[in-house]
Order: sequence, then structure tokens, then C-alpha cells
Amino acid sequence: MFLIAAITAVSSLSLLIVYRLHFHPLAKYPGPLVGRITDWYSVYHCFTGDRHLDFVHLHAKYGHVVRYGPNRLSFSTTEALQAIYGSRANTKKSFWYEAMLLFMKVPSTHATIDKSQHSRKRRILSRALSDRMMPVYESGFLQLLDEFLKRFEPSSTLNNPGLSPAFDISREFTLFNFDSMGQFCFGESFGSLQNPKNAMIVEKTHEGFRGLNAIGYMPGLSWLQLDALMYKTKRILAEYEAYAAALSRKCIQRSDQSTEKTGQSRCVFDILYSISNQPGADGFSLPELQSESSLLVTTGTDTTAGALSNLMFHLLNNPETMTRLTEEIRSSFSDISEIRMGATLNSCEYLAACIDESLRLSPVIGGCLMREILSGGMKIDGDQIPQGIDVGVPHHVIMRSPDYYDSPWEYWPQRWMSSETPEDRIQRARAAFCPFGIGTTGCVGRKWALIEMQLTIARLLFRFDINMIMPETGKGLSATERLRIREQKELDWFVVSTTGPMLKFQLAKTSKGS
Ligand code: HEM
Repeated sequence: MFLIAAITAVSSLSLLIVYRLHFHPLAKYPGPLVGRITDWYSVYHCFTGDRHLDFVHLHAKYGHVVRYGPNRLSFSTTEALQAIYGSRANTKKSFWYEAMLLFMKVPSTHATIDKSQHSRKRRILSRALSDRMMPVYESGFLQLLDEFLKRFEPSSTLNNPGLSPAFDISREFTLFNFDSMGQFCFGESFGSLQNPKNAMIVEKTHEGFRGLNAIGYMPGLSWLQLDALMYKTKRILAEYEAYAAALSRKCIQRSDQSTEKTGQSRCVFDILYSISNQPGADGFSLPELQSESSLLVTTGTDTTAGALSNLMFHLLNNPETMTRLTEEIRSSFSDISEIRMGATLNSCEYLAACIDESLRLSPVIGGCLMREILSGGMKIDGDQIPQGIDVGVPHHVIMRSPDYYDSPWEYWPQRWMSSETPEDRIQRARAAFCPFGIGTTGCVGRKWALIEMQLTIARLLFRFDINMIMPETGKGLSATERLRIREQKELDWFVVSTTGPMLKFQLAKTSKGS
């Protein structure tokens, strides 16, 4: 009996392998042998945390299109980027996003696959995240930012006057961004800079999210109870949900009272709550509102924190860039309190270029944002791809492609500036630039993320001269070689996590801020 079962299993498996390699509709596409046969290939790279680097390797080896899973294709051109994610693409978010529902009672906008439901939620959320609403969030953010900067003041070091102790800036930015997202979403900081235990939700969920990422590639894993791995995450998220629910109740109370008095909102929750209270408005239900606001915190924390620490890494490894940027900021403002949203900050052209260049060279979104092709199939890069196939363009591949960027591994902000680069080169680079995604599923928090980055870096460089502690492994190497070493960081699920650089701060001689 056992022998018959074993023979049947081996024969079925062999037939499946032969089918996937030779008769499957994607059989003609190149890719790693294991990947063409099974999604275990992706699961392995999710757990090793090098999914983003493996895509770079695969495209270097196989070219513009790679079959990395039995039903999955990865592309690397701007045409594919538009075809797959553009606003008229015949695609929807793939099953991968459903894995997030293991953690959520009510799916957030990000986890909603159904296109009409997604566009309804996104329309509502966009009202709180529109350009017009940005000033609502600014003063709360600046208050937190000033407290954050105080941590780096050197006065506390008796042995080394003038120089602060060393800080791991990735960790600092994570705590700060978590607190500032608390302020942004619920009008109240989470206080993790004072008590890092409060940031447990961000720090401890990474392990579970890795499991979640793998389940997204291979749903069968959840039947194997592999999600036991995620038990801790589920427990922590449940605690966080309860905490967020308490914050929501506070917001509702405050909103009901303040609406009567001043009608002023101060956070995303307030705005979305007031929309949902308007008669006849298609707003969020209360459970949707709670889910949306609390999940916005997790979506906006790691991403912005990673982007800021990558930017510091590039600035400190390229001293001429750091000098030019510092000069731009210190000559544009005469006091730190002047650094606010508005015309002067927007006129800091080099700051904007430094941010874009860092988002290009070190994207924080790892892997490939998968989209499933809908009924009727679609043409990508001239090939007709059938319905049901998962397709995507990995950020690490397209934004480092020599097809779109000269010296793609170099951190060179001038490539974005019309005063220093011909317009056609800038346009070619822009067409492949997608750190926030593109189209109707691109980042709805993009505007706020950029404001946070501009304000944080401008105030930091206005106030401090910054020194990097060079690790032994980096000594004597070029900036690009150091970047390659830093690249060995890990992909948690959606976001590539970072550590360091380790920094010491010195008050700038010109600093007039307090
Ligand atoms: C530098 C920082 C950030 C980067 C690079 C980034 C990048 C992205 C990307 C690539 C997506 C598309 C994801 C996908 O298709 O699965 C996305 C979606 C999203 N982001 Fe961001 N993000 C950042 C910061 C933020 C912030 C601060 C917020 C909140 C204020 C936010 C809220 C969202 C939301 C809600 C979505 C889902 C949009 C949808 O499905 O329609 N992000 N982000």
C-alpha cells in the first residue's frame, strides 16, 4: 500500500515537473531551475532575507524577463512598469496581499485586493493625506522632531566634551518615526523615544512578517501551521490593536468635544472621523477607521525610517555631497525654527535631489510588488501573458538599471537637477523612478513621507555637524563597495531593514536653533 502511494506521489511530482518545465504557458521564459518548478524558491529567499538582492542577480543573469516561480514573471523595463502598475493596467493586487489578512480583522486599503473596494477606501483615505491637509500635521511633527534632535546634543558626555555618544541612526529613526506616526494618525506620540519598549510592535513583528511574506508566495504553508512562527506577532498585534482602539476612543471623544468648540482636526483619525460623520458621505465605518489608522502607523514607520537612514548613509559616505547639502540648508535659513514647510524649503533643490537619489539607489521596498493578470491577459514588453500569472518589477532592479541610469551604483544627486543634467537624461531616469510605486496602488502617504524627510534632514544638518564611525569592514573601501556591504541587510517582508550607520553629533558652530 505504502509502495503504491509512494510510486503515485513520485510519478505525479515528476509529471508536474515535466509540465512546468516544458508545457506550462510560461515554459519559454528563462529563470532558475528550482524557481521554474516550485515556489519553494521564493520561500527560501524570503526566509534568508535576500529576496531583493536575488532579483538583481536573476536579472543580471537572465535578462529583462525572469520566471522565478512556476506562475510568476519579473520584468525590468519602464514599459513593463507602466503596463503592470499604470492606472489602466489589467491587473489587481496578487494573492500575496491576502496573507496580511491573517493579521487583520478588517483589511486596510493596502491589503484590499478587490479593485472597487480598494478604490473606495483609497478615495476616503486620500482626503486625509492630500496636499491640502499637510499643514494640519506639521506643528505636532515639528514639536516631536525638536525633542528628537535634543537627544543628540553633546552636553551629556563629560569625557568627550563637544561630541555626543554614538547612536545607531537606523534605530533612532525607527523609534522617532513610530512616535511621529502615532502623532500623525492619532494625535499623540507613542512615547517610544522615552521608552523603547513601546516600539515593540515595530521591532518584534519582523520575524512574523517574514513568515507572512513566505505565505504570500506559497499559501499552502499556512496549512503546515508554519504560521505558528507568527504566533508572537499575532499576540503583539492584538495588544497593539487594543491600544489603537483605546486611542481611537480618545480621538472620538476629543473630536466630538472640539468639533463643537473649534472644529479643528489634528490627526488622520480626526479627519477621517469627521468625513464619516458627514450626512450622506461615503466614509469609513468605525472598525474600518480603526483598522486604517492603526495600520497606517506600521506602513509609514519602517519605510520612512529606512529611507532616512539610507540617506544618512549616502551623505556620510559622499562627503562632498554632504558639504554641498549642508551649505544649501545653512544658507537658506537663518534659524532652525524657520525650517518649515513652504517656499524656502521647496527651493532647496539639492535637498530634494539628495532624497530622490537615495530613494533610487537604496529602495526600501524589497522583492517585487506582485500583481495578478486579470481576465483576457495582457501584453508586457511585447509578449502576451495569460490571465492568472503574477507579474511585477522589482525596485532594486529597475532603479539600478544601466538602461536608465548612468553609473547606476553611484550616489549622484545631480542626475536629478536640470542645471547639471540634460533634460532627456532626467526624463529617462524619471520614467524608471518608482520608490513609492506608481498608479492607483502607489503610496498614498508619499507627500507626507517626503515632507517628513525634508524637515528631518534639514533641521538635523542645520543643527549638527555629523561624524560617522567607520566600521572595520568599511575602511579603505569606496562608497559603492561600502554600499554593497550594507546591502547584506535583510528583507523582512515588504521593507528592507537596515542598521547603522553609527553617528556622533557636534553642535554646528553656526547653529542658532535651541
Ligand atoms: C519613504 C517612505 C515610503 C515609501 C518608500 C513608501 C512606498 C510605498 C510603496 C512602494 C507602496 C505600494 C505598495 C504596494 O503596492 O504593495 C506604498 C503603499 C502605501 N503607503 Fe507608502 N511609502 C512610504 C511612506 C509612507 C507613509 C509615511 C505612509 C502614511 C502616511 C504610507 C502609506 C501607504 C499606504 C496606506 C499604502 C497603500 C496604498 C494603496 O494600497 O492604495 N507610506 N508605499
